[in-house]
Amino acid sequence: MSSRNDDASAKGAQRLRLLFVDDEAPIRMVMGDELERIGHDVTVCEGGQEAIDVLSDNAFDVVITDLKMPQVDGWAVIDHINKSGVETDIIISTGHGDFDDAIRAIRAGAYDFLRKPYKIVEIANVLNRVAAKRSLENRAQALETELQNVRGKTELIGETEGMQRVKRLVERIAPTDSSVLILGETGTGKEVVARSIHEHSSRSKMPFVAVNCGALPENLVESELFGHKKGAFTGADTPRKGLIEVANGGTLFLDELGELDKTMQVKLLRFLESGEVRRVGENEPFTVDVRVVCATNRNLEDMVHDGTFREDLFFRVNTFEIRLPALRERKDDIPELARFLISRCMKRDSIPEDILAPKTIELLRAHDWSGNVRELANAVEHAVILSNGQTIEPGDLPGSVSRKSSSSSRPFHVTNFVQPLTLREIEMEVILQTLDKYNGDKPQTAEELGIALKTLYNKLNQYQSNGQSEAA
Ligand SMILES: Nc1ncnc2c1ncn2[C@@H]1O[C@H](COP(=O)(O)OP(=O)(O)OP(=O)(O)O)[C@@H](O)[C@H]1O
Repeated sequence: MSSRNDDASAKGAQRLRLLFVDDEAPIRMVMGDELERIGHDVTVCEGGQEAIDVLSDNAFDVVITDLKMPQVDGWAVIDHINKSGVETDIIISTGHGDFDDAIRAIRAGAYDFLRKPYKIVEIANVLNRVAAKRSLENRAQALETELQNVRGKTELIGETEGMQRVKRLVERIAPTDSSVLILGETGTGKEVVARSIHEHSSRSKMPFVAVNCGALPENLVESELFGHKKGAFTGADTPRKGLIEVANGGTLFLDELGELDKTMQVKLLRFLESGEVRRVGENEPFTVDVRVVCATNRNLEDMVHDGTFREDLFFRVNTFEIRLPALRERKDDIPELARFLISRCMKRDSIPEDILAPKTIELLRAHDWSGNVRELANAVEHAVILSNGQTIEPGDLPGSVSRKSSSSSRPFHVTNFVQPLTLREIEMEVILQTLDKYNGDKPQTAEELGIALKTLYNKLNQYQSNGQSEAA
């Protein structure tokens, strides 16, 4: 084995750690030099056994191996890499006419193959593709980590009987590939449950894609979900993958399913039954492997009776049904939930025992929480900012919580609040109080407020994500 390093030719992220394996000395010599010249770190081995030994102690981005070698051949190297589970891409080199071997190697997990005699430009092209793929994988991992930091770990908090039942169901349903329908009022944690199902399933390393059907612009729903080809409609300047395709291998969470119109219901049903996706403007469908979890706060059975929701789709999406209790039905969970939300907001693993004053807990328990856990999360975020990380006193809570009487019975007054509110907080107060008045019914709330239902969904989503990033 010989190892070569040439820092002068380093190309940053494009530089790969390569293991080159070939039993022919002239090829080893030329390729060792050439691969190094194009900017990679190269280690050269003359046979399969030597390569396996080197791989046991060193990490490589790519192994380029000849297949036919005396004693231990390239197949044994591929086998070793697959079994050891290292993240090394394999490129094999084959002789002329060994096309079947190339196919077999690709099936065994090789990234690509090169046919001897190959030109350095061919190998450079393959390596550039590997480098681009690796950099994308790194970016995806970095984004995932960043997202986890912003969103926090998915934890389903609650020990009351209702929540224990939900957790048991999640554990039982998660490993299956069945569709799940999650029901519950707004803010009860339907998305948290969907994420837990995904994280407890064998798809957990693949994407979890959440789509709020209520917030999608009507004319773009199909292209958002199924993608489109370039030029499919005005504004489609580039081809685009749909969210179903993005979720391939993972889980698609369709929130507010009841908001899909009848045309989209048909298209969704077709996809659920065939597993096939056809981008807008394209003729040929293709197959994807996606588990679908849906949620709604509407009564889909009533909608089926009214004729606004397809019965066949209803049966297709609710193989399993999980009903989430409203927060007011599980008030014993409030102290623990509040503590969890405070630590999430303060980005701390542990928080002082007395972070909530006894009077504050009393007020939290007394409130009606029409916006459920989302409303609680926002209330504690508000309180954490005002209390400056010290014990949260009743005066730190938003006025709608610290005032004892039911907010739905009184009109909204800015002067009811202990602290001055921002315009966004005032808007949210009005929305929450109106939701309260209509027991969480969003269509009625939107009507009373004189805004489109989609605008209401968008404002609630914005409220949640702003709250979290502000707190961060
Ligand atoms: N059991 C729970 N444990 C921890 N956090 C929770 C729980 N339930 C809800 N949350 C938090 O409450 C907020 C709202 O939850 P989520 O978005 O899942 O509600 P939802 O039912 O999907 O709402 P909507 O119907 O409006 O889409 C999020 O910040 C979430 O992290």
